[in-house]
Amino acid sequence: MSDEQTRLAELRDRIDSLDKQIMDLISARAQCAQEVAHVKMASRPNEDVFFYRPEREAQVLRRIKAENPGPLSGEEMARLFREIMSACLALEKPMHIAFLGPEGTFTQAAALKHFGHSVVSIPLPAIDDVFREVESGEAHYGVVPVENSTEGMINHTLDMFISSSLKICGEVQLRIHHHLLIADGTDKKAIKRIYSHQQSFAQCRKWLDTHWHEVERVAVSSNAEAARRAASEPGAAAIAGDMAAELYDLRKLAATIEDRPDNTTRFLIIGREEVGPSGHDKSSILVSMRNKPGALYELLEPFHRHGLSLTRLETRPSPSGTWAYVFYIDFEAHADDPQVQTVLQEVDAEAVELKRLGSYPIGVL
Ligand SMILES: O=C(O)C(=O)C[C@]1(C(=O)O)C=C[C@@H](O)C=C1
Repeated sequence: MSDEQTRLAELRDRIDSLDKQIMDLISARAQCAQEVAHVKMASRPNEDVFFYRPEREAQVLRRIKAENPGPLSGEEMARLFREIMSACLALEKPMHIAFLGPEGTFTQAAALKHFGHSVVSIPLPAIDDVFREVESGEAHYGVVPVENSTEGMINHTLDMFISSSLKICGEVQLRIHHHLLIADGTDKKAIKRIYSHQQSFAQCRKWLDTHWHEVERVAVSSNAEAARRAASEPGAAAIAGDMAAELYDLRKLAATIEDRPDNTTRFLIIGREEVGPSGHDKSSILVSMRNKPGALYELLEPFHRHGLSLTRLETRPSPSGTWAYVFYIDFEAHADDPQVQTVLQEVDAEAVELKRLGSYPIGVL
């Protein structure tokens, strides 16, 4: 054996022995999670048991990132633990996660980033369907897009909260990279039509105007649907992401074509229960105020006075005559925080209606 071969054999022996230790430790961790499930069930025999604990998961992932010794990055290490926890949770109870489908959408990528891969994922055709599936108990949680850094709010999601009883249990952000995709047999010069979701067209507008201004753009219901068409229709291309490209076996004619390199979409996790404090949380509320001078000032002033940081303020038209304006507000704090309770009491006193949409951990991954 050469020196190199001897050294490689030694290192590989060490890796084998470390793998065995990692496997034993992961198994011990999984047994602990099973015991946690028994404790949860014993303490709530006749009630809904909430196996998934978003606040605990956020704490675990934050600790992993903070204590990670390297050389792997904190993000990479947290991703590995994300999958370990996902598998442990599936032992306790397999989670059914509804998302805005079909298979291959960015929402599915966001769902897997947030929950890990050990979940049963349920693709649904519309945002309303995701809400309904969770409300009816068919799915434990749902994932819907709420905001894109280039294109702004997804108003349909915001409006759903006006009538829904669901709570926001979490958030996850995803960097969105779009590609121009074609089937293997498609010739670049033969492209007559580009399919995509209208949001994706908007996120790649400048690039398309520069490179493909003469080609017809056809908006369809999702990027995954665009990819499906590009895979089967001669002369068609699609703008979609990696998951859709893989699913439909398409090749990238041009990669990362979004106009803004920081193009990011924020998704919400919706569920039926409230989430406890994780130590680094956000809360969302919907407020309707009377249409009078100074209404917005009155609404925001208590947040300022109590030092609560607002991260979002959106105005939506009222669905009925009784609500003149509906404000959707995100702020950094948990509803259990006594200061938040004071602020919300003050807001409630001035508002026509105040709806608490939930407190949840600020996205970790
Ligand atoms: O701590 C719990 O409540 C657990 O169920 C354990 C565990 C984990 O694997 O760490 C698993 C699922 C929960 O979502 C949170 C954490």
